[in-house]
Amino acid sequence: MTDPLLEIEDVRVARGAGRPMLDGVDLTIPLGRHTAILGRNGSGKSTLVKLVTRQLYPTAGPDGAPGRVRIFGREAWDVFELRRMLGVVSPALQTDYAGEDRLEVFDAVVSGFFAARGVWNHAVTEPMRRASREALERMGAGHLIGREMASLSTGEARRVLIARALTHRPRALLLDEPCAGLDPATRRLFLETLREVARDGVTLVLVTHHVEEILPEIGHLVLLREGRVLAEGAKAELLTGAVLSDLFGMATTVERRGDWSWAHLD
Ligand SMILES: Nc1ncnc2c1ncn2[C@@H]1O[C@H](COP(=O)(O)OP(=O)(O)OP(=O)(O)O)[C@@H](O)[C@H]1O
Repeated sequence: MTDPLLEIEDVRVARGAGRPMLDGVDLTIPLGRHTAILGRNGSGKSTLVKLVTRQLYPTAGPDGAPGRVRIFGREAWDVFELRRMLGVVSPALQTDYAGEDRLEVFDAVVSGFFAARGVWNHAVTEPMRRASREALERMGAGHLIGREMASLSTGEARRVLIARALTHRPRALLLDEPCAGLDPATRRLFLETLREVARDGVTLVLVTHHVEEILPEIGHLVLLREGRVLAEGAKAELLTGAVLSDLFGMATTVERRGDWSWAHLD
């Protein structure tokens, strides 16, 4: 049997004296289950992402147990090895690249093979170049080859960074607020591209606070509130006014149009 993409067992992450950023979180995401992690600002979504990217580690609780985080069945990972199996695109990554005025788009994507920011004396092979071109085309960003990263719009840079994460053909892609800063039309086009990635067999884990970004391919939701899992389960059961009112702490109604949903505050 394939190991789950992610297994989090009774995890707590705490800094300082305030409420823990995550508290007693249990969560399993099997490979192949496209999942959205939904929650308000400060609910712990980015903390969860940082646990996966190994930027944060669980903190021991009052009883001394820090909990466990397993990715593809393993607790210990070499970060570079992990990135080949699980592509991650976060706002922090995009901010890093926004200042790169000497880094050309194709080099940025190829450098994903070396977990580097650019290509210097790395041995770039023809298969790497081909994979990078294909990943850029797949994200509708082939026309950006030749441009500097710093010259790209938010939406263009997002596509390039996802292409960079896809060059290794990872089994899963973790996207933290992938639509932040996109206008409504760009967002919809971008989401349609992500739908194709999901249909190609890459497991998507989408972190968001916007119900309308939950792709039709995503059938499973994890709702985070104040550092805890409020609910987890099938999208059809959790995308209701009652559940979302509880999640957002405000009366909310859900509108469905085809396979997409919207949340409106009453
Ligand atoms: N380094 C830190 N020290 C103390 N508290 C922190 C630290 N980083 C985050 N927090 C707190 O942990 C909680 C969860 O933060 P997190 O960034 O994970 O939320 P989020 O759901 O990603 O929010 P947003 O949607 O605004 O990005 C927040 O209350 C935040 O203030």
